[in-house]
Amino acid sequence: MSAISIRGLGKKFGSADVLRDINLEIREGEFLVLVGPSGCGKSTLLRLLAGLDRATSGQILQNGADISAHAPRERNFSLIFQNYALFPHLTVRNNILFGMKMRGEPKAEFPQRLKKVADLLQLQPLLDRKPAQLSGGQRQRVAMARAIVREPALFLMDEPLSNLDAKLRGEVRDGIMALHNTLKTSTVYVTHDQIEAMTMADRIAVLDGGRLQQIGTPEALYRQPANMFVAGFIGTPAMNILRIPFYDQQAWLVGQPIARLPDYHEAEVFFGIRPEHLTEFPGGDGPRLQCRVLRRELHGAEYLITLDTPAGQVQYRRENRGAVGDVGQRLTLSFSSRDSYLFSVSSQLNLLQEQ
Ligand SMILES: Nc1ncnc2c1ncn2[C@@H]1O[C@H](COP(=O)(O)OP(=O)(O)OP(=O)(O)O)[C@@H](O)[C@H]1O
Repeated sequence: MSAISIRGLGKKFGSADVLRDINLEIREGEFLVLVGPSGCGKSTLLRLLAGLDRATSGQILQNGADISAHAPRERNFSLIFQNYALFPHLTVRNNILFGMKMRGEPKAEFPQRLKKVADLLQLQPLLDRKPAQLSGGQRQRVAMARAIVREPALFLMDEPLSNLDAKLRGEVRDGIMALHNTLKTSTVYVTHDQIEAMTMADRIAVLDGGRLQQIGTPEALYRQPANMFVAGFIGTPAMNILRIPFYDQQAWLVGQPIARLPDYHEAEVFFGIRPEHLTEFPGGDGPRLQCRVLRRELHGAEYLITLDTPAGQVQYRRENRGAVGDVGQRLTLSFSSRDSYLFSVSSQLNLLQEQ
């Protein structure tokens, strides 16, 4: 069942196409993360969903009904922004109840609904404080409480963690996930941080240049990226991409055949391998790469090693155990052909994608 259906949605600002032909289903109860680089149109899509802006083309349906022309308050969606503006002169309690009072909801329900969200977000001890007497994380919890108390059909969150320091970000993120697991309210969560997307999402929608590039589970996007953009965007450190020759219907990495593609007709192809899929311990008869260490960075449990190869530079993720190659040292890396990717030079589409 689909809670919200986005059909052929487009948005222009003047002559600039900021969103083009977006088709997306937001399923009942799912946590959908919208991810993409700065300026790709994430916030614009969220604003269209919220009703703060009107689309130039296409429709938004809620349980089959067209809500494209509905004003924000007719939609019963709750928005949570990075700048959660709390009223400084009101207590936490009154900040949470403010919207319900404004909408003239039945007063008799206030205590019970307040108790429910305050328990859920552990705000009971803070209800009589003013926002200035709270930490950043506590303020964010109050903003969440205010959004939840109206029991919306959909949460729209625009980078709610981006103003918090690293430790707090982890805490609030865990809080949002715990809340989602309790409430199961459909959520669209916008971020430019692919790690946040990978750890939080039921499904991720990747946006670039105003177009939806791919939508799927984090695992599917990591394993089967539809194109080179998604391949480079999902996964840290990013997938290594090398431009290599293509002839005799085969891709060739330093003279070694990588894969046969009967229907590809270009002279070159992009070869992709993730840093974590390279190894110094050759097991089988997979392809090899002769490398020289250019740089190494210690990340605690592992090193990220940058290497020069005859086909270009690659990065390699190496466990911090035993002797690790020094700068200038030569290494032979190998990998399994199963872990390689090939992308068309002209369309950048994944040529090995399973159907
Ligand atoms: N009101 C507007 N008028 C004109 N152009 C706009 C307007 N709002 C957004 N844009 C442009 O639309 C594009 C998409 O903006 P949007 O804010 O949706 O991107 P974003 O993916 O959310 O970026 P970020 O991650 O930096 O917040 C940008 O190029 C932006 O300059």
